[in-house]
Amino acid sequence: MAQVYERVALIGLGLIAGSMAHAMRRDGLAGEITGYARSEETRKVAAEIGLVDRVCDSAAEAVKGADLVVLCVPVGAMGGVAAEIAPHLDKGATVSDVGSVKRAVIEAVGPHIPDGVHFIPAHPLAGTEKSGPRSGFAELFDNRWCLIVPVDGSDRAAIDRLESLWQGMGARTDEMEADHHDLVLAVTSHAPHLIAYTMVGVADDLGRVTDTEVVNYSAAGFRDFTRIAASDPTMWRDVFLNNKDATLEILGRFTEELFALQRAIRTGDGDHLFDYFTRTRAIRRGIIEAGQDTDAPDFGRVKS
Ligand SMILES: NC(=O)c1ccc[n+]([C@@H]2O[C@H](COP(=O)([O-])OP(=O)(O)OC[C@H]3O[C@@H](n4cnc5c(N)ncnc54)[C@H](O)[C@@H]3O)[C@@H](O)[C@H]2O)c1
Ligand SMILES: O=C(O)C(=O)C[C@]1(C(=O)O)C=C[C@@H](O)C=C1
Repeated sequence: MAQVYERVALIGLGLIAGSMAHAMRRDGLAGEITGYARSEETRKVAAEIGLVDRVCDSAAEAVKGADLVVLCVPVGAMGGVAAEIAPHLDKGATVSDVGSVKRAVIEAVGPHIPDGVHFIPAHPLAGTEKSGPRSGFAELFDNRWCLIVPVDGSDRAAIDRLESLWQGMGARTDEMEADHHDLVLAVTSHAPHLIAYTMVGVADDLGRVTDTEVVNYSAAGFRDFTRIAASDPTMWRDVFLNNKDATLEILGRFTEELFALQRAIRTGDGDHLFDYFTRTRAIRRGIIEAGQDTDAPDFGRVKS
């Protein structure tokens, strides 16, 4: 695929920025990639491994001359970074982000974006439990969705250009309104993470089952929970603090259903359990039939 942007600046050099850098290089999507991270150690590692073409000592320097700036920092840090880079943005440039929450990011970043600069929030639905400059890889976005969340007055040509970049990096793109995005993600990502964190915490607290037993005899489902519960604490603290309403709504419903299942177990209501599990199995089958099971061995990359 041809070059989409001349100069891309990545602010924050962790899993997502690193994967973007690898994917952009794989397909020659950016002329030059600059990068900045707050931590000196991260900048040092990024420079050592050649993660981007130029690691800069300030966010201001990184965004100078960039036609695309992508904020790849924890959700709670987005507003501060936007304020820092605002005076140094070129007219006609696009500022985007990859934050897991959209309404709070739009509210924190939007007011800092100068006239003549496009602001187009985005969220790639792909990740791992790893973080930091060494954790990225080019294939992370292959065949995964990237949701584009245009704000009022977003320029169509600028949106299309950003979508081309994500498609070039292997993703499928779709557009969604910010509040709806936050509700959908509360169901599909944020509440499940909290449940995984809780289950692993319960196992850790249970005096009658030793840590060694948990490690040695963990069944596949629990092992998946531990992978998710190993995710970055800063990132996930910020997700929950910034998607409060939607997450609390979904957790409220979760608690109600959990109580109903708990009651069915206590009262021996096998029909309730059987019907419930039949319904949930259909969801899994729907995901597979829709070709969305990215863990399946034949889930190859579809080039757009
Ligand atoms: N990890 C995932 O699964 C995943 C998936 C999709 C989207 N996201 C979102 O992407 C963003 C980045 O997540 P990640 O997984 O790449 O995290 P990460 O921890 O791997 O990287 C974050 C980077 O941001 C830097 N940073 C933190 N505060 C900063 C600041 N104030 N100024 C400059 N740099 C700063 C850190 O030094 C680090 O380089 C988050 O907003 C997260 O919600 C994460
Ligand atoms: O696979 C994982 O480790 C993830 O948690 C990735 C995951 C998800 O919930 O699917 C996590 C947060 C995001 O914002 C997007 C993707």
